[in-house]
Amino acid sequence: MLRSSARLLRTTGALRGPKGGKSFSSEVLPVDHSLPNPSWNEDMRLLFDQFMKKSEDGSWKRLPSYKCNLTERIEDVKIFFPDAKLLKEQMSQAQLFPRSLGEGVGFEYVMFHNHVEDRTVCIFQGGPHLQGVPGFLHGGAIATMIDSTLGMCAVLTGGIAMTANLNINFRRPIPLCSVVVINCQLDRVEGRKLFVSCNIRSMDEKTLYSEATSTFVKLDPKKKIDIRASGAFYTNLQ
Ligand SMILES: CCCCCC/C=C\CCCCCCCC(=O)SCCNC(=O)CCNC(=O)[C@H](O)C(C)(C)COP(=O)(O)OP(=O)(O)OC[C@H]1O[C@@H](n2cnc3c(N)ncnc32)[C@H](O)[C@@H]1OP(=O)(O)O
Repeated sequence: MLRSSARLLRTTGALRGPKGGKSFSSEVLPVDHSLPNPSWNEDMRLLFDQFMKKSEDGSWKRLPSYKCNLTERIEDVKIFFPDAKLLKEQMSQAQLFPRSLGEGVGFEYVMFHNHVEDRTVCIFQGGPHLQGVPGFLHGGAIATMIDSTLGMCAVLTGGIAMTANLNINFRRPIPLCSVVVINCQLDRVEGRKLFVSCNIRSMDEKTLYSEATSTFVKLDPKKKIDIRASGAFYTNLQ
């Protein structure tokens, strides 16, 4: 468990440079987007400081976050790809979707993970370019952050996995530019299936905005993802 978490911290860029393996000192440092920036409002900073305080005893860990593309994670996922070289070429422009919008206008967030409790918390400020109904966040933007936080929770506790199923109940609309807290936990593991759930609440915890449950399936190392096909597929190739 701890080993897979350490590996993911490495894959998310915490322990190695953007080309993998090289030390940060020999090249330009990648920007860690889960640290405060001028677009973060007072609420976001307050919650960030609270969780950083909770992290002092080591129970919670802030998860660094980069706009990295898949080539940076290649060491950890290449066993699933029959042609890792082709993957590297095709994915050279790839960026993590929630980090692909400009600072402050899209997804501003920071995640913290608790290895003992198998929980992940995301502090999320949804910017003006995520509008759906006027004044409120788009449901797809909410689903993106739910999937991302549940995904981190599943992967950090279980290893490389993908979302197989995601059920969301949108209970209240989330005001644009407000700060909400996504609380995720691993509920149970059955074979390769990781059952995770979460809720989204307001900062004061009084408003329940959304609830979700999801099944992640750990990838089967016997199956390979073939990106040569026009629609990539994942099957027994060997
Ligand atoms: C290459 C991955 C890199 C990951 C790097 C991670 C790094 C950082 C994490 C960041 C967080 C990101 C979060 C975002 C996550 C996503 O959005 S992923 C994108 C959306 N998901 C997909 O595109 C997945 C598409 N589906 C598949 O590829 C496959 O169906 C599968 C991989 C989900 C499962 O395929 P397979 O391994 O062949 O499983 P099976 O053998 O068929 O089944 C195994 C068990 O799982 C059960 N199951 C399968 N599908 C579902 C489902 N949809 N719902 C519920 N359960 C399902 C199936 O019944 C089997 O159960 P039993 O063992 O029989 O009990």
